[in-house]
Amino acid sequence: MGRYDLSLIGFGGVNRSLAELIAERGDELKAELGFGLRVVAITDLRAGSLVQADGIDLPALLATAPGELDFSRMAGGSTEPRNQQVIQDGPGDIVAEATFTNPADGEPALSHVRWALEAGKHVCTTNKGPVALQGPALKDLAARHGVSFEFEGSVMSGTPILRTAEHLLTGLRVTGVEGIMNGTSNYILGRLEAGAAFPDAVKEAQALGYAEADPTADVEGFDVQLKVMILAHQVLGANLRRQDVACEGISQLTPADMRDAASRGLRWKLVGQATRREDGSVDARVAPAALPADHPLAAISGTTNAVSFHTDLLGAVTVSGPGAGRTETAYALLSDIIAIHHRHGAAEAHRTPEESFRG
Ligand SMILES: NC(=O)C1=CN([C@@H]2O[C@H](COP(=O)(O)OP(=O)(O)OC[C@H]3O[C@@H](n4cnc5c(N)ncnc54)[C@H](OP(=O)(O)O)[C@@H]3O)[C@@H](O)[C@H]2O)C=CC1
Ligand SMILES: N[C@@H](CC=O)C(=O)O
Repeated sequence: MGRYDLSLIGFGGVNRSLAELIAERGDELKAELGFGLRVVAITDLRAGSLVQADGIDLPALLATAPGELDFSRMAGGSTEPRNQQVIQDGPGDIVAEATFTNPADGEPALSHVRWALEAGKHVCTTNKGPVALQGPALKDLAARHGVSFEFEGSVMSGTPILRTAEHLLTGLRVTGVEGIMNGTSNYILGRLEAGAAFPDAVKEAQALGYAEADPTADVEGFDVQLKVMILAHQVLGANLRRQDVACEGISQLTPADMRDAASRGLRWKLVGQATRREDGSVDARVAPAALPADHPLAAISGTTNAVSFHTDLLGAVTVSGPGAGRTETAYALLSDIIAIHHRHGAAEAHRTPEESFRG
């Protein structure tokens, strides 16, 4: 029975939920998947760094409330988030990157991913910045170092939209993709429909763990812009820059707009889309749209997201599921680890607890 040792970079909602999942279901997962999971390093801006090559005692660590964690008080701990050192020289063989998404240049996550791949470590990430802005280059880097770069959670959280596109639409010509790709904005629109004030709805989404560290990215459409870039590359083979994706968010919409739309049988949704034009180029945009009740995306409510692939032989194929949430997104990381195992196999998992991966 093999095992993977994980380094968690950023210990906010998502990576903490991954640690909870491993602590609560580790044995069950081991029996089902055929390999164990151990967390050997964690870094976080506020908590610092913690490296324990024999495995961190997760139940003990998780007993401390998120805001009160201080790794410097623990064996193998320090006050600073020593990301580069932990990623490059630490004992982990898979790096789970879940720091904040930076839509401007992808940093510091982009460097975290590069350091890991260059050090011959697999990466799984829910961070949209590196994937949208440098995805093809990072995939090449991973291939050159014989490791995997997995990012299922970068679009639609734990809902397997990217693996559906990669594995289940083969043989079809996909001409475009459109969908509701941001849980926070869809949640806010629902709350506006119920009469809530915009700032209150944003605060609720933050408290529930759906919103970005800076929710401007959610409400102004930048988060969907990144997701459209990711899908356009995965599905249409297009390498779009942010400026190629016209972007308008939902911040101007009010409860009165919702009531007015409802009176006409419409619902406001934030829709992202990428469509191949006749000349082969791709038209991509993010904008609010008042959709008629019979539109496949009109009934998608709360943090549920949905993406429709437009295909030649099947018409529209629509996948819906959670688009945000700590646990849901932690599952995306687990699904990435499973994909790494399938690709690289038992040869890369520790064969016994005593045998070191790189030893
Ligand atoms: N939550 C969700 O529903 C989803 C999230 N994602 C993506 O997953 C990632 C993580 O999300 P989530 O856990 O919700 O976000 P959080 O803000 O809860 O967690 C991010 C953590 O990373 C820490 N951090 C920031 N910068 C650094 C750094 N340089 N070194 C070490 N740690 C750092 C933050 O510390 P501090 O708080 O002190 O800044 C925080 O603890 C984001 O990129 C997000 O876009 C993707 C899909 C869904
Ligand atoms: N803030 C994002 C999180 C997932 O990507 C969202 O609300 O969809």
